[in-house]
Amino acid sequence: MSDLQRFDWQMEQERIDLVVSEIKKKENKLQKNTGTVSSDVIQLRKTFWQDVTVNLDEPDDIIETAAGIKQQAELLLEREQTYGQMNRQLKTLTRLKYSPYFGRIDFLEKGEKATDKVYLGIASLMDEKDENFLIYDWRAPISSLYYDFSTGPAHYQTLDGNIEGDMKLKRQFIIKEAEIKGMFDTGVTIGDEMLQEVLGNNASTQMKSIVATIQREQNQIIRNEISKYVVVQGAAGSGKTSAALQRVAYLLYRYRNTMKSENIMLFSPNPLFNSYVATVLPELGEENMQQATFMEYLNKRLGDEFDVEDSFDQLEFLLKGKEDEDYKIRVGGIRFKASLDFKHLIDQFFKKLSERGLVFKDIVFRGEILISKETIHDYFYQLDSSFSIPNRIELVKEWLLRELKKLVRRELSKNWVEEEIQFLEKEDYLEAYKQLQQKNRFTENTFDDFEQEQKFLKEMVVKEKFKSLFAKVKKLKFIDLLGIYRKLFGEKVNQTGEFPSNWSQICLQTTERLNRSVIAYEDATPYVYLQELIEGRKSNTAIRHIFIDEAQDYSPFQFAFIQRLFPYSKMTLLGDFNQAIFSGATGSPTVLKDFEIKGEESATYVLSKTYRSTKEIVEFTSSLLIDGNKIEPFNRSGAKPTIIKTEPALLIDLISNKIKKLLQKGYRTIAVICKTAEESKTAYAALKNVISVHLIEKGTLFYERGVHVIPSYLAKGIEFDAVILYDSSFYKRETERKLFYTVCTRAMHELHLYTTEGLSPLMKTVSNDTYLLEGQIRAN
Ligand SMILES: Nc1ncnc2c1ncn2[C@@H]1O[C@H](COP(=O)(O)OP(=O)(O)OP(=O)(O)O)[C@@H](O)[C@H]1O
Repeated sequence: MSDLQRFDWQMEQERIDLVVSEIKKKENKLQKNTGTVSSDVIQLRKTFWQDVTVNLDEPDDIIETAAGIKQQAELLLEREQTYGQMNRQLKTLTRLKYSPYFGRIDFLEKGEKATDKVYLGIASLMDEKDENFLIYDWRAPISSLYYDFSTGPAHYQTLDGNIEGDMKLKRQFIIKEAEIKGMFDTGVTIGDEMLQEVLGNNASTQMKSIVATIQREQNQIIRNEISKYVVVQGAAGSGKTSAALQRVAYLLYRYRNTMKSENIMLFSPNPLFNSYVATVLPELGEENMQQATFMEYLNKRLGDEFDVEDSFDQLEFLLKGKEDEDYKIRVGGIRFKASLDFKHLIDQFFKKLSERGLVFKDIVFRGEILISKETIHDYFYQLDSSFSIPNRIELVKEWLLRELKKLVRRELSKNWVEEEIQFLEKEDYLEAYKQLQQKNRFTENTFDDFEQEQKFLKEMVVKEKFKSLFAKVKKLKFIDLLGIYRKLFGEKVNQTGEFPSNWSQICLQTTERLNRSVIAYEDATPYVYLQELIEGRKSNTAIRHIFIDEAQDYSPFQFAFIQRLFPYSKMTLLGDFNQAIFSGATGSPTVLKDFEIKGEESATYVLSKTYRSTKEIVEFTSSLLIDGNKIEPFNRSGAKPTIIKTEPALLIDLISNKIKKLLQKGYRTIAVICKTAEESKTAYAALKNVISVHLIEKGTLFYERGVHVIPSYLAKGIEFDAVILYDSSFYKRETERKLFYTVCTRAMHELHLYTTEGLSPLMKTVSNDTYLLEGQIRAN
């Protein structure tokens, strides 16, 4: 280090000390205020009912009481929210105290004489007098200079326009416990040294924020404010998920007065992924957005009447199934049902339902048909056909509820009611007595009293029995949706549009499944879509921004459905066509490749630089792809991937020995990736006798550090220090290439492929100098 550098270092450390002392002051002040607000909350909760006057005598009193309660509840809510906000601020200050900032830029604005020194951190901090920024939030307009430019001419956008100037210095810091551990003056990209440091660390079971090292091309995605659709095609490990999460933080900052975390939703690939990304936003001082898998969303609408297959079950079938005639028909069906042609078919079918074709269910009570499906059908079709189907359904619902009320009265005189009364509990009688007393329906006449009581009990019994019927009608369960959906595959289709050549076989296979009340994954979205058309559910207007991660796994049909559900949302779609494991297995269209977002403002970004894996691993994995040479590795070196040929009998021993060595090297997350769930169970059962391992299944919500056995498709989006492929010879078919690529790209530092049947044929594209072959080991 030169004298000048040493001087600079010292000056910067002094500034940090100053900033930290300011943080401490603010922290103390805030702690005191938090204490006051906290006692306010406790006090308000304690005295809630003392502070409102409850008077229910007259209607006016009731209104006044309700207003009083509302006012009191609002006061409490406001205090609770302030408390929550202060707590978040305290946490942010604690983080700033540890590492106040990560970057500095010196910027001379055109026409100005003094150069501004801008220090960037995860949040802004003002000086004592609240006059100058000691730290700028990384999301502030001026901070974009840091991500977008090297020293020299630079500019940034503000609400008032473009600000031009000259960037005199760009400096990066690694600060831990308020001490500078590293300091670099950098060039165009955000310094290699800093990235080397970050990427060389061990993988974590939770994703980290990348604000200190966001790259220019990632920054474009994060700060895009104008496009309705932002589409990102990015190589494995190129930072798509990272960019998505920092973008959420950016939007929450940029629109802090109008957008809250509950207005943003992320569709994620599996429940495990939810917990993997859960810490990033809190680390940045923001609350997490809403998160769901698409399947969870569909399941809410499908209810529990059916046996619904999820995407993982479907993939298990595709990976394990023998490629016989049935398999081919199913694959054809999956492909067609993913397309917009199938959506078009449903739209045409739906139009015709306006005139005829809706199917209803009988309303049955105690084995007797109260209102037949034919009656409901006739009622529906005699309604004015200029009304939309959902509006007519609403009218049918109201009519049915009226009819049911009449039937309740009719039922009162039936014998079964008398019989049921005999079996009532003592409590029920008591309840009836109390209620009659309240209603003043008892007289002096004991005979009449008995009559009244009997009448009341009968009403009680019948209403109780009818309760579920009323509820079902309100939920529109009188529509036979399965029957209607099945018609799509039963009638001779004479619609326009492209149909697969084996459509009639697809129809037979689908009908057979529907007859068993099984809804396959490929039918789930079309089914719910048809349901939405018929029932006319309201679209979701609370969500203002949707993020779809692993977008390559969504079909054009699914995406069109999401657009319909969230018509006012902006959307960010992130994916990698090379990791399209679902469509890869069937040749189905995907939203990322086969869907054009038309007529809407959209921006497409391509990320070809990858950060997760070492250069050696990227060289190996990218040659698994037909056009993999566009992937550019970050220059971080490590060992070449190894391929270990062995006999099945030796597999477990070899793998457990390798794991022990990896653990000794200090790796903390190690994955043994298997192709299917079944193979994972077998591997887990054998390995657990030798070493400590965990099995990850589709319902797993969290994972800890350690060794995990995991099926291929659940490892999506996640990364590990070292990856072991349980048996790479199981990846044989061309349709499994993308899956093979996806699992290998999960490794950050080491990748080891075991094989019991020689090299996978998919490795024909891989040059043998990208890996080390570890000898032929024979069983004794
Ligand atoms: N600018 C960056 N600075 C530091 N680390 C980064 C940066 N961009 C990405 N990374 C790191 O690279 C790894 C991969 O990032 P991420 O998971 O976001 O990529 P991805 O494109 O979503 O990957 P995949 O599609 O393979 O799941 C993570 O460890 C992430 O922290």
